[in-house]
Amino acid sequence: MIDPSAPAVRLAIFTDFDGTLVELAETPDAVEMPRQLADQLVRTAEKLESALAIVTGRPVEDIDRYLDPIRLPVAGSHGAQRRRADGSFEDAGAAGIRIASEIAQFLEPLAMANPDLILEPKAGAVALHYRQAPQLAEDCRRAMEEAVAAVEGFTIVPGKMVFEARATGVDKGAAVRAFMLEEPFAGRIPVFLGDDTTDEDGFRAVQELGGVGIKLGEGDTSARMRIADIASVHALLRGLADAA
Ligand SMILES: O=P(O)(O)OC[C@H]1O[C@H](O[C@H]2O[C@H](CO)[C@@H](O)[C@H](O)[C@H]2O)[C@H](O)[C@@H](O)[C@@H]1O
Repeated sequence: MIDPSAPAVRLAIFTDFDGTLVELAETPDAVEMPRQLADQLVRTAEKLESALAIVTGRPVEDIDRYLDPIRLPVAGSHGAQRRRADGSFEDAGAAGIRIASEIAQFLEPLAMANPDLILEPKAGAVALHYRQAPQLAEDCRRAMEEAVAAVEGFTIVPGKMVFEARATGVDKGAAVRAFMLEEPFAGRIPVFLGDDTTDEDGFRAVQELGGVGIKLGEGDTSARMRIADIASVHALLRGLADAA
């Protein structure tokens, strides 16, 4: 029997951005952010006493641009940057920024020679997109491997029609763990929503902390739960706000 006097479960929500909150687009800049989604995120965050963070491969400034003027806690560049709930900011560090920029320089000739490739330098990470030139996937992988081999302490992360490089040990799981040590996340049950291989670190982290990972769509995953599509993610965010 449900005990109506039992304390409510207090959740902390961590969500990926591309492919989870918003539909994928042909290029990183072509993503559409519906106004009602931004409003819903604010409402859910308010109901959860601000325990809602975006954990993404994008730089923090991209998320701010899409959500403007809303400023949520965000882990960006796969966790290389982090804005806490109190607004304070941890950047990628001088070494991470320098090495990511060296990798981007190494990849530049390939991107220049193939205008359908998109080179996306970020603070502490680099992405080389081949969505518009899938036939160049292998060339991108090889170039990224060479670039990463030429520097110290960076790892390749394959994503959706993209190869990315980020500092070894910097990942979405580490970002979630850092948030969970701080207010307003500490002491809550963490939930991580994501669709991609880079979200697996987030799923594992929340599950080790007693929470649950929720994988959007098909594919192998360590997440204990699945959700069908982006519309269902939006419905879940609405439902969480209503229930809180
Ligand atoms: O961790 P996420 O929030 O899922 O971000 C992962 C990467 O997303 C972006 O690239 C992806 O989305 C683009 C727009 O839909 C798409 O064109 C591209 O093919 C996808 O790989 C972003 O550009 C990257 O920086 C993120 O790391």
